[in-house]
Amino acid sequence: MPKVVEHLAKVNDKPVFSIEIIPPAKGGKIDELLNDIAPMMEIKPPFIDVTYHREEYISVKSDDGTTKEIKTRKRPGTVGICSAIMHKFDVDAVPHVLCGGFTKDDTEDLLIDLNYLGIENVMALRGDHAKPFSTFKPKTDGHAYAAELITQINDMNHGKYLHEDAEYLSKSNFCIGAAAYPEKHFEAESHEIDFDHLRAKVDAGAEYLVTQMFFDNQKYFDFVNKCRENGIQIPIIPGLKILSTKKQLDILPKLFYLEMPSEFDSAVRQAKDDKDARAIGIEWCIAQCRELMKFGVPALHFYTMSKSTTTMAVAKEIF
Ligand SMILES: NC(=O)C1=CN([C@@H]2O[C@H](COP(=O)(O)OP(=O)(O)OC[C@H]3O[C@@H](n4cnc5c(N)ncnc54)[C@H](O)[C@@H]3O)[C@@H](O)[C@H]2O)C=CC1
Ligand SMILES: Nc1nc(=O)c2c([nH]1)NC[C@@H]1CN(c3ccc(C(=O)N[C@@H](CCC(=O)O)C(=O)O)cc3)CN21
Repeated sequence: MPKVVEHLAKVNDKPVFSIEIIPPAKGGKIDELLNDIAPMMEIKPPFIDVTYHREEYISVKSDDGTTKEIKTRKRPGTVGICSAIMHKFDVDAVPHVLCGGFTKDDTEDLLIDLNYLGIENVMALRGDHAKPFSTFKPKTDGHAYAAELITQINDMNHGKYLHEDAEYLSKSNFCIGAAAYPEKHFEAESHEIDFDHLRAKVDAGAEYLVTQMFFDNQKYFDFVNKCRENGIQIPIIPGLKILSTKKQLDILPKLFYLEMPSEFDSAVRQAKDDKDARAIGIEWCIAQCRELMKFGVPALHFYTMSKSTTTMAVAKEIF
């Protein structure tokens, strides 16, 4: 299976179209998911990221009226979905591998499964905090940061497992992606400190980066220039979200700690309804893509939430 970096290396005049999908809510049908994303296959994404959703802790009422805490995973199925899209669409699946909710042994088991499935691309992420908590907490004997996770994956690529280290152990062959923040990760005390942690991920073996979504291209341009000036030369893929409702104007900055450009903010606020807001969001993203292409980005990566319509409205204008 080709590596993401091999797809990116082949880019000459037009960037790669890549997408990120989320598993259906628990109990959802695989055929519905495949039908939902099928229209985007027209643009032939060479790889598709499949997010991993960590466990959450909720209280449920028992019959006797008492409540108890249960652990549940609202969107399970990442590995199965990877296998399904590989076979259905002949596309490379890039599963997200998280620190959150995993011990190092859990991670090793997952990597072995992915390896046996012939999956050779992973996106190594710390992951968000588990609901209802407000801060990220690693599992006991789990990784606290993505750089540690990347080291474990890179070790397995060199035949080094957690408890065994012998010649006969097969080497995995994962191409490792990692996350990056043009507008700084909200927990980092400063851009400089965040940048040091980013460098640690690259030094640990990350071969390409995917950015947090942004709506102001200048944030991305400044970030890439800073990376190049500081010796980070690996591909940096811009992550794009197409705004599709008025409420997202306030939710997205709050959720992902990003700034909405004032011109975009006022245009969406004046939209008469979500349909209008969506049209503005599509136009804004098309303009972003055109400017990013001129800058020479290797790919345009869309956070689709497994919905095709808005992504296709942009992709048809761009690819
Ligand atoms: N494509 C995607 O799905 C993307 C997902 N994300 C999300 O962003 C969040 C963070 O993910 P990652 O960047 O992988 O996490 P990370 O572990 O690289 O960084 C998380 C935070 O911890 C800090 N940090 C890193 N190493 C540290 C250390 N050794 N000591 C102290 N602080 C350290 C970083 O500066 C950052 O503020 C996750 O929730 C992830 O899901 C972000 C961008 C893209
Ligand atoms: N910290 C963080 N966690 C993530 O899971 C994550 C990132 N960053 N950045 C990259 C992608 C983008 N992700 C997402 C997740 C949700 C929406 C989203 O639009 N959700 C709702 C709006 C918010 C809400 O109502 O909860 C939607 O309208 O679909 C978009 C991108 C997931 N990924």
